[in-house]
Amino acid sequence: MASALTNLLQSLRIGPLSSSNKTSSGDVLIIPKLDKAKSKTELVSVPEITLEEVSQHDSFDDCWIVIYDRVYDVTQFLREHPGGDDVIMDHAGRDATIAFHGTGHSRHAVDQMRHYLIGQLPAKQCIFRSGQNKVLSSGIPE
Ligand code: HEM
Repeated sequence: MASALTNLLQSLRIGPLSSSNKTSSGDVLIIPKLDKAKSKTELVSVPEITLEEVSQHDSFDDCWIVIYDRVYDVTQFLREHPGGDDVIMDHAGRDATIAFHGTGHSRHAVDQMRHYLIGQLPAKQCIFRSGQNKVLSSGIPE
């Protein structure tokens, strides 16, 4: 069964999974990610990360935020964020979805987020997507 899964993932060009890709239940989340060089969407696997774990990364030198149920490590990016580092630091270690959405970010900004993606909330903590990663309302990035 494990080798069948590995074969499937390799055929999707996701590659072998390390233990850090697996949730405590052994599941792996596979979500679309934009390949800028090829300008197309491809599938990548990311681990589940809980809100509790995100909350441990709330400093200028170690800053994670949650947007639309996905977890982003913006430690490097916040120094170059066009809107300034302070607005991101206001949400360090927490959900920043409402602030991000309220700012009215461009399509370019939404595409840029994918570079900082490190994980996804477990299904029971998701409020914008179902457990199968299906968006629950319009306007949420793929
Ligand atoms: C990974 C997360 C984020 C990325 C990639 C990102 C990217 C960008 C980009 C590219 C811009 C330039 C304008 C645009 O293209 O829309 C921008 C502006 C801005 N962003 Fe973000 N942003 C992120 C998170 C946030 C968060 C959490 C906030 C919280 C309030 C925020 C607030 C702003 C503000 C206030 C501006 C300035 C808007 C203006 O001057 O018109 N951003 N961001």
